[in-house]
Amino acid sequence: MKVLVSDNLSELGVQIFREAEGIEVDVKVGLSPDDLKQIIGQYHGLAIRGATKVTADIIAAADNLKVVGRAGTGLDNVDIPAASKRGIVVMNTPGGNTVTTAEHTISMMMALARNIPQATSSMKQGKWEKKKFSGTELFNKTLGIVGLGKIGSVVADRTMGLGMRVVAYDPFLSEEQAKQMGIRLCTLQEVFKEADFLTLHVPLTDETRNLICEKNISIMKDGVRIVNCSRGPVINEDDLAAAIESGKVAGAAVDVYAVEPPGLTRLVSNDKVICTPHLGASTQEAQDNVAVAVATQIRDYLLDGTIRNAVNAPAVAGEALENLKPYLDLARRLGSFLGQTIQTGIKSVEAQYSGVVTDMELKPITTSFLTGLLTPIVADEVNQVNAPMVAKERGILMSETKVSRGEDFLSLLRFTVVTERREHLVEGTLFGKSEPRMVRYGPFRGEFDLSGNLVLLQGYDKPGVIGKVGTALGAKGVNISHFQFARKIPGGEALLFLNTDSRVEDAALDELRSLDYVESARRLTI
Ligand SMILES: NC(=O)C1=CN([C@@H]2O[C@H](COP(=O)(O)OP(=O)(O)OC[C@H]3O[C@@H](n4cnc5c(N)ncnc54)[C@H](O)[C@@H]3O)[C@@H](O)[C@H]2O)C=CC1
Ligand SMILES: O=C(O)CCC(=O)C(=O)O
Repeated sequence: MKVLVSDNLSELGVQIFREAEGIEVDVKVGLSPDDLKQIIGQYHGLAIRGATKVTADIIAAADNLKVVGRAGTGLDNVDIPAASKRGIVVMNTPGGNTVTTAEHTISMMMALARNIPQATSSMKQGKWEKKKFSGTELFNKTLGIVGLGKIGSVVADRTMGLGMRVVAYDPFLSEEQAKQMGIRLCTLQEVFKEADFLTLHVPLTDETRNLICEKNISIMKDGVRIVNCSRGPVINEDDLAAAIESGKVAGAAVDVYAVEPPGLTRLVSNDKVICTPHLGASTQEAQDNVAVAVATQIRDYLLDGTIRNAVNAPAVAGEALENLKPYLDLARRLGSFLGQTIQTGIKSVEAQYSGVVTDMELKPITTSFLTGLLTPIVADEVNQVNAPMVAKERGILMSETKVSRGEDFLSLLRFTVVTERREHLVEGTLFGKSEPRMVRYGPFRGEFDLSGNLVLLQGYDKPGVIGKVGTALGAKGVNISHFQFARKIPGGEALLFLNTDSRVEDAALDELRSLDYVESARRLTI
């Protein structure tokens, strides 16, 4: 597996790739989009920060790419829909730079309140301008926070310690969660009206783009001070510059810009605006945190398929993931079994779960079944990221239910796939903690081991058939490691399920098909 690190990543992260057996890493920082497009086809993993733009164009050229990992939070530099369509997992590292960015925000707010950058610059010109740079206290002032997520809530916590009154707007947060932080949730309008200082901690979305615009500024307090350490386009820079020039806004502290680097824009040039070059996450601690996290996540996904902090795949972490893994494996095997046996278009897939598995997150299990089911059917790679999308594109109706069934198994997974011709049903369970077994295929019940080379024979329960099958395979040098015989009624329809040590070649299959009472013989590999 080859990984490209295309932005400045702390050495601790690069080291994780270097030490991983099975991973080769290249560090190439500052590539132009054309250069990146030329080479991206060789790589399975891409580790970035904010500078690399992973556009649809780059993704179209990324023939082997499986994962893009952002050492940081914001993913507005990655075309996530384009990546998802190609089954590329997109991950970030939430939390790794939260405290650092919150501290930067507070530093910016304090520097803004006390004109520290302007005073520093004046002194370096040999001046002593005490009156000009007189400031304002934070104590007893109202801080309006838009976006009370990880960074917003650390800012809230620290600023309450400074004696500020905090009001916040976050439509995705419950009153209860805000109350636990000791914060009053308000409408956006109320936050704009009440804030002496306003700080933004939202992701860049259609709703947050241009949030700070002429219209919204007009309802703010005269003399409000605005801090932006989120994303540049959340502010309309010209509208803010105009509001500072008119005196409506007393000043702004800006870390992020509509275009980076911004050059000497109207906003950056304004004396009442203090600015930093997207330094919010730039501390040694934060960079080590996010680099180690992203490298570990990319390594684990490439080497054993573990998905953590993905924004376009069901994410399960820690202990929950460990418990879920055997079920993901079981579901994938059941899907793969059916995907190799059905031969007409699929109309619908129904997933039913019973027993202890229902306490777990079921969506990833259903997706894992789909991955197994669709892989033998569609040409492109299908995985946890794009399987639901591929199913939707093919018009497959999906349903997932929990049922209570008085079965003999601790957990039971039942998948029913309806095709144009008929219904296919499989059930599976775990023996012990992690041994996957199919326990039902259509009307046939048994203990079927879905691994390695398999042969599925359907026919009739007649004396001598098993012996003839063994003899025919033995004559071709094929060793049977395990077999299961299942029938509906004595002498009736029967299923012979064989695990073999080696692949059964076409000639041997033809011979099996020619035996009396054998109706069909199919080779599968799982
Ligand atoms: N300047 C820098 O170096 C850094 C900037 N950032 C930026 O800060 C942003 C926030 O980061 P985190 O707090 O870690 O993310 P987060 O996901 O924990 O928090 C974002 C919050 O915004 C809320 N939100 C979403 N849409 C909203 C809307 N329309 N109005 C109000 N609230 C809304 C969400 O509910 C969530 O609570 C990131 O998206 C990133 O763009 C993050 C790290 C460093
Ligand atoms: O990588 C950086 O320096 C910026 C971090 C950032 O903006 C983010 O994590 O969203």
